[in-house]
Amino acid sequence: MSQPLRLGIAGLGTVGVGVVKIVRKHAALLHARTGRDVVISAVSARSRDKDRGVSLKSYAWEDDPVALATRDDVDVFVELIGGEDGPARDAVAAALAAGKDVVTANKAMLALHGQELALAAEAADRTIKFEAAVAGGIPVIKTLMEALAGNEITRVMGVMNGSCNYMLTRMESAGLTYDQVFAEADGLGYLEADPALDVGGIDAAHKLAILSSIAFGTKVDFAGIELEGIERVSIEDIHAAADMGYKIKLLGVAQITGRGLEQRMQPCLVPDTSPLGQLEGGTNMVVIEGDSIGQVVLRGPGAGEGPTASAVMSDVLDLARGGARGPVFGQPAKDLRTSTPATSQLPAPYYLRMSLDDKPGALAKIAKVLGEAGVSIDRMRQYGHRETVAPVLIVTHKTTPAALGQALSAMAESGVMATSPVALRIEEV
Ligand SMILES: NC(=O)C1=CN([C@@H]2O[C@H](COP(=O)(O)OP(=O)(O)OC[C@H]3O[C@@H](n4cnc5c(N)ncnc54)[C@H](OP(=O)(O)O)[C@@H]3O)[C@@H](O)[C@H]2O)C=CC1
Ligand SMILES: N[C@@H](CCO)C(=O)O
Repeated sequence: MSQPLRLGIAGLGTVGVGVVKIVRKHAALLHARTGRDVVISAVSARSRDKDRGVSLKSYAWEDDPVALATRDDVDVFVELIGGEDGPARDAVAAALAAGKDVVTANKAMLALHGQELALAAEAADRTIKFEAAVAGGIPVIKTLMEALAGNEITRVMGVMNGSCNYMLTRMESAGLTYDQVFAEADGLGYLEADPALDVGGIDAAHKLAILSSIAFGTKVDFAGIELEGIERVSIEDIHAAADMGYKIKLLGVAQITGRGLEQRMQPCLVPDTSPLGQLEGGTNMVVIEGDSIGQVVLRGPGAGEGPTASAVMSDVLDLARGGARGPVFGQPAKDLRTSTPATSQLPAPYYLRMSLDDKPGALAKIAKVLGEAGVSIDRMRQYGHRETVAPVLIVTHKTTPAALGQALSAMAESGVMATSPVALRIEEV
């Protein structure tokens, strides 16, 4: 009879407790699917006495996750503490050095230290598996690494932070301001302890950096991401974008261009009829494009106890079945290329919202400024005047960020702008 696969779980919060519950509830199913028992030997968290709603009595307890990671009765170290450094990283490094495989949901750690940890894992002939780290319950890592392995990946994009998508869709459906929705999301416990991780786009950018590495065979390069959060998205822009047939999403896009690896995480407009445009609430969506497959759209829960634990268990089961100890990012870490970061110079259409002084020739001046910068207008709408100000929306034809920047600078000098214009990229999806 096969030996059981013995887990050591560090971190018993939302995800850790979810994993314990699945191991307990589905013991027979897990055995049937892997041919061996999957058991928990030991656990670790900060507070031993906390009621976590699940019995932990039958597991050994370690205060120190490093001690847990190196126990003789642990085959797989499951890291569910979080944080890019500190106990999570120390314990993962210790587990690998002690010859254990690692399963983690920690996107921050992988985005910042993935290359170094992958090298350590592969030198020790072990692996790190991380299905839960990107888009929670959506099986995007396995899809990229396994199901689409025969494709040259041309673009990966998606909405990968549920809290931001909740906030943006809630602003639109309830007509609330950014500040009102932020307070609501915070009150509901939807935001990370440091909300900047969510609204600043950092959490989503961690996920994009991991996907890029797998998709393009490059070292994880979080620093190379052009990053902007949702803080400056206003209810006025949400309404105006809707009027022009778009939704605003915190969209991550990664693609190889002639200038290098372009990675962006920023608020973008997408057509409201597209799958990304129709994504509501806290749900995530990842779109993968490959030369043979065309486009694949994955949609599902990006967070929460059950969905995230489900993804962690898929990695545990791979290890229980054996033979799943491939390179961490799909290619040996020593062979991953160092990418040249490319800023988004590829032409794209843009949305411009501006308030013009309501005087003769104001609109003509703006049209002239755009024309002189080589920016062509696709659609335009002027709304009823508000006192002495005329609200104007413009959708441009494809233009480069450089040409748009030139036009925006000239607008600032035009003497007809009542307020600074808002410019947002429109992503073709
Ligand atoms: N929550 C989610 O929906 C998702 C989470 N993730 C990732 O999963 C990981 C875990 O997230 P989540 O469960 O939400 O986090 P929680 O904050 O709910 O839980 C963290 C756990 O780590 C424990 N912990 C903290 N510091 C230490 C330490 N020094 N030693 C031992 N244990 C420690 C805490 O102990 P105590 O309980 O005693 O305080 C707690 O049990 C993170 O990397 C997160 O980014 C990924 C996708 C979705
Ligand atoms: N704060 C994250 C949790 C899952 O990574 C989100 O809202 O998507």
